[in-house]
Amino acid sequence: MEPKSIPQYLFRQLFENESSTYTYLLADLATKQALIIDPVVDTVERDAKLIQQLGLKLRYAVNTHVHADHITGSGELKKKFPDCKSVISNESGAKADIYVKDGEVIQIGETGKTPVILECRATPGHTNGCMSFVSHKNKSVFTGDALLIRGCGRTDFQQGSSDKLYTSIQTKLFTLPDDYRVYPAHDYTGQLCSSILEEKTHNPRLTKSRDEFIQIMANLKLSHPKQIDKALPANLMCGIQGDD
Ligand SMILES: N[C@@H](CCC(=O)N[C@@H](CSS)C(=O)NCC(=O)O)C(=O)O
Ligand SMILES: [Fe+2]
Repeated sequence: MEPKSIPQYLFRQLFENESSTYTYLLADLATKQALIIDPVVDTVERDAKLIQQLGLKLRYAVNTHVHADHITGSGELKKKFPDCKSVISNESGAKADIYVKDGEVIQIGETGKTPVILECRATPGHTNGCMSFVSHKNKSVFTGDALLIRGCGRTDFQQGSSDKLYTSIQTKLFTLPDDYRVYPAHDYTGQLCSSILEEKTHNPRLTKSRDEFIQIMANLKLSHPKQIDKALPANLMCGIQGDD
């Protein structure tokens, strides 16, 4: 009989309805160390309860960028889990405990015992400080608002640049292996994940030339996110608002 394999890794995709945001909880089950990507303040109670029920030790609250459409849950999670450090790109302009640069790694679990490792890949364009996080072991990439399923992040505010975004996606994401799963920060159509091959083949914006992409992005005509006026200042302070 085959020996039973003990699960080493926990992965949960969580959803926040108001801003259609995905939050991701990852944990190394040997040490119970966990990290959360793009938590939302409105769903902190739910996420904290799950982390506590599973007996996880939250080490990092990671933001892919300064979000414009919701307030990050990082600040509230830090209050509930005092060992938790907030993490964001050094280019973001936001306050955090740890700043990461392109090429650095975030690790939970013990070195030498198959820890969970995220490689940081700078993917500017939606904002200057957008960072994607690659888990090579799990063949996954968390793309924030750089690459969405059959779409991409808008580039009309927060120092957005369609030219930079095109370069980021082509050179930092589409160079990953075809079978890597793509987990974005949002989806507005009910889809959960994609793959690098699917997006290289079917993304209606990224299958175009750079010039065509720039034209498409200049003509999206999207209204501003409903929560932008409160989200931006709060997120620059790690989600902690004025009176906290
Ligand atoms: N209606 C939503 C905001 C929708 C939106 O602008 N989404 C952003 C990502 S959040 S900064 C985006 O980049 N969308 C790209 C697209 O093509 O839809 C709200 O009011 O919150
Ligand atoms: Fe965004």
